[in-house]
Amino acid sequence: MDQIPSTVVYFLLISVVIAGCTWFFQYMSIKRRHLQLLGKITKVPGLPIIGNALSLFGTTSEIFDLFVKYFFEYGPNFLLWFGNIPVVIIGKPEDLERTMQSQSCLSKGYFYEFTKLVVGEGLFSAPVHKWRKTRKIIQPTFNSKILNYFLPIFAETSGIFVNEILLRYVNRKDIDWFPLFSSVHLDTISQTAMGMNTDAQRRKTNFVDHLNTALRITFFRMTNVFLHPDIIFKFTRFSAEVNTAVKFMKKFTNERDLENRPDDLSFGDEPSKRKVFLEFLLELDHKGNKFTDQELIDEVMTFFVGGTDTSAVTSCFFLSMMGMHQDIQQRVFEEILEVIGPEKSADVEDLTKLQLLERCLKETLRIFPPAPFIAREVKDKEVKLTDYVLPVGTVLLFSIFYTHRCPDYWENPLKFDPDRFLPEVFSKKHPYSFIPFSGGLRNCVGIRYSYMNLKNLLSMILRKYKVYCDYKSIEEIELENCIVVKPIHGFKIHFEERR
Ligand code: HEM
Repeated sequence: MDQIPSTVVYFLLISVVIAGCTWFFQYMSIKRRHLQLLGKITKVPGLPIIGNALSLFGTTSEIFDLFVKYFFEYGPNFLLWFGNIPVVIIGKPEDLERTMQSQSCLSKGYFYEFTKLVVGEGLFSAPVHKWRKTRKIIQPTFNSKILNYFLPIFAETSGIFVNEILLRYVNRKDIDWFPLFSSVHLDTISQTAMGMNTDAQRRKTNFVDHLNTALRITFFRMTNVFLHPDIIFKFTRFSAEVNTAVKFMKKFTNERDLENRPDDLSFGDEPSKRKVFLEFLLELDHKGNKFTDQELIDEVMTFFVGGTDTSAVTSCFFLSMMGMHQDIQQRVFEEILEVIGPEKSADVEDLTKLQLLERCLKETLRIFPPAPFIAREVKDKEVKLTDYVLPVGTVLLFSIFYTHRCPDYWENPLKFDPDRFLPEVFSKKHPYSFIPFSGGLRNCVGIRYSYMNLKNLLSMILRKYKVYCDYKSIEEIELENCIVVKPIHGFKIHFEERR
């Protein structure tokens, strides 16, 4: 074999050295810029190299408590280091608005990679280029015309809950209500998303248990740096558990419906012709926006995961607040009787008129936001906040929980006071001081769906039952975060039938 001429070897060597130096100087200049910009933010003390990663090692309730402690010690905004990843926690409404509205902060970033095991690349975890396309298609399917079609489904699934499930357990104090509420919301979502009658309330399906396992492990992995590399995670028992849970859930959202894509779907105006999200998506598909089967499964899984537990904890916290504040419960009950009456199903207009109930729901979502922290990553361009600039590559953690409970933004924050949401009072607040559904460009698509569904279910419950809560104050309710926030010792509510 001919020898390679030495000039070529020198040339290659010099090229490698130049490329290496260029990379190193670029890296150092980014690092310098990072340190220069992030140096202005209050920093939680940590260890060299690993930063604050170790202090986040613990149970879900320990991590939650630690975060809450940090917020009140270092907030509203502060900096943590996860190894060499800078994480800026944002709780100031003005800065939440700037970041949530910024085109540079649309990426969910590093931590959401772990959720892809559960929801694939559905809207929730999709990379920005895919998200833009999908959101444009999905957003219109949550319009009021389509939501009005769903009202009979809301009434049907809520009816089963009120007339069968609650009746079965009335006066019982030993019931864990959370899975029962998850089941009613699972039934509602599976019917509105896929037209599939899961009948989870009557038949025990394991979907709710698997969903909770998947969420618990995903959150644990997010906060545990040692479990981040796939190569380590795969060899833990968590990997096997989460895989079993996801396999079950995917089977549940089975290809059955997707395989039978109808040839012709047209928007019918008759309310009697029920349609479901999947049909609306398939219809768009027919209009040239192609979804693959996998993409459709991911979107439907996203609705299940995004809508079931969030709605279940909101229902339970709302009823806890009603149980704790009997005088307010009485006023809400009177409003329901006046607007809907004792028997009939609510129509859209009725639901709009339930103003006190809606304010109580908002006050519940303020004190107990189901998603207490959500994350983003600064991409492409630096972002200017009120007091400093965030460099590209910074991970952002929006602390909805802290903002909702901070006395700087909400006077006497642990007092349940629905009048905070009277239009004349709320209009004086910064709009980003109340963001249970996130805010800005990448907020929750299910806001109107949720208010409609929850108002319907909760009005049907309170019309027939009086609810009590064994917690005497909000301070008494210790919380943990498993992606959604829950009380460590359960919801201590019980019901009595109204005569
Ligand atoms: C009380 C009920 C609910 C609450 C509090 C809630 C809250 C949220 C929050 C905070 C986010 C942002 C998550 C993040 O950025 O990491 C979100 C996103 C999302 N939610 Fe909800 N949600 C609720 C119900 C629902 C329902 C019923 C559905 C569907 C039927 C739904 C579908 C979604 C989807 C698809 C996203 C991702 C949006 C995107 O990235 O464009 N949510 N939700």
